[in-house]
Amino acid sequence: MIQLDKITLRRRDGAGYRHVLDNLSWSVSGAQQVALTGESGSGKTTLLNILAGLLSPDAGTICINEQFIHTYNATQLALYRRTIGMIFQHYQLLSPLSVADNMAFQARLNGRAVSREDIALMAKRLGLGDKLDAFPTQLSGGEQQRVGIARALLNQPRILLADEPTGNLDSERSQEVLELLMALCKEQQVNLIMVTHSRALAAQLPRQVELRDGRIHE
Ligand SMILES: Nc1ncnc2c1ncn2[C@@H]1O[C@H](COP(=O)(O)OP(=O)(O)OP(=O)(O)O)[C@@H](O)[C@H]1O
Repeated sequence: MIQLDKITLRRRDGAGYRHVLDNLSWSVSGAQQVALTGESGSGKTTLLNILAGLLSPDAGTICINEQFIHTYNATQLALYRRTIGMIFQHYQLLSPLSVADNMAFQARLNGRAVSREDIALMAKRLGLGDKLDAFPTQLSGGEQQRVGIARALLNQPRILLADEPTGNLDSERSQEVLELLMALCKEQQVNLIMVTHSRALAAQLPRQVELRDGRIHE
């Protein structure tokens, strides 16, 4: 469950300040899948960063799965971040590591044991069963993004924040990636918040919201 109450965040804009998020309140129930849309610069990435505990708002309260993260110190935030998965437009895979090691990277960083079987099972589910020993540069964009999904999900997050996860892919690959992402999040009861510029993709998620004038509009 995500509960944001009266979140305000200002950014410097020329000589003054601009409210990127302006008294924003929003709630998302557990395991819901939500598409977050909005014009360029409307604050979508900013909002994801706040949910990820990477950015503190100027005002407002943030309650995520019963944790009031706006009250957390740096150590508590670091622990909180381990429960969050993130997927990016530019996959951010580590090129010297194999696909298998990239997949396990986040979970291992967080001290979670990931067996070869866990990795193989996830790879198979994502159609990457024969790519485990390959390196990121040997993969297509869609395959690299699927490795990014595996990396996030093997860490068993409660919430998955996806920032334009299909932004680099053609429409066929985008559709494939979205279907896998939604199916896996449903199976694992993961809360999915996905930023997208594509109306066609957004329409496939059970809930769509728009960030406009610093607030969420249903
Ligand atoms: N580090 C920063 N310092 C100052 N202003 C920033 C910073 N990061 C973002 N901004 C500003 O905050 C606003 C919101 O940016 P954000 O990246 O959240 O928008 P967005 O909706 O994700 O945009 P896009 O769809 O283009 O990715 C923009 O006006 C941006 O210029």
